[in-house]
Amino acid sequence: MTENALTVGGVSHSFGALRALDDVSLTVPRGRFVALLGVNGAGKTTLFSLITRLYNSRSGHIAVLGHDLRTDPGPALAALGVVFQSRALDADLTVAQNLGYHAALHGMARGAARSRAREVLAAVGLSEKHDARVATLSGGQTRRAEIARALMHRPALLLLDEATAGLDVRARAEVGRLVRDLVAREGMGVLWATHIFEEIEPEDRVVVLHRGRVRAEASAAEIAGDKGLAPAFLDLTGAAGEAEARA
Ligand SMILES: Nc1ncnc2c1ncn2[C@@H]1O[C@H](COP(=O)(O)OP(=O)(O)OP(=O)(O)O)[C@@H](O)[C@H]1O
Repeated sequence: MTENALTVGGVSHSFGALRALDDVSLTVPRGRFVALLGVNGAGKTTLFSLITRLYNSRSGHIAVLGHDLRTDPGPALAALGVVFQSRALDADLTVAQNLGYHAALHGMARGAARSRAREVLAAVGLSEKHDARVATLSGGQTRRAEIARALMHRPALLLLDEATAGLDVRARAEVGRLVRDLVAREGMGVLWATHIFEEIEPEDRVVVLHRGRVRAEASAAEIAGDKGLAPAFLDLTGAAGEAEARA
């Protein structure tokens, strides 16, 4: 079986005259946390929309766990878990009901879904919120519930698009730590889109995306060199990046 949870090769995407992605290639190995680092408008969400097939990629190829999205979409999408920027849970239902609904969409049997729900809620530290209505959760708890939902069907690849948006510094650090623990425990590949340098650890693999192009793909420590990640990022992305960066 392939070692890569995700392979993106030569993918481009345009909105009219705007080239949002230009010949993008990257990989997310299984069991690795990969940060997709880019300022607003870099193309992160567009890339996620192609990987989840919200948009169709007309050039290049995308494979999840070796399954090509175009020719083998069923197994590719089944191996994918997603936490989008926008809220995905039904606030009027309980956490367990939300997880059960997601499991049903993925064809999981009810008994298996119930025990998996307890497992993933324990993994994200939300066991006591099993029967709580989502509307009663804090922002950080809601994010953790969304991550639990995305994990229900045991994805090999987890995509998180600015998963810490709207969270305070402490909750942000907690969510980051949680996802790294899950990588170690469940062995999935993670692609974590962010524009916040502080969310990146030296051992993380980092893909720097700017104006739709990959500017670097290496460990954070390698990219940072002696100068630190933020200055190295500004060198790679130029003055335009400096004006937009919101570290
Ligand atoms: N549906 C769309 N129609 C037209 N242009 C779009 C559309 N979606 C994105 N774009 C443009 O494509 C480029 C990439 O946008 P994208 O949302 O992928 O960036 P991003 O890195 O996710 O930014 P952010 O951090 O703000 O979410 C931007 O210039 C954006 O204005």
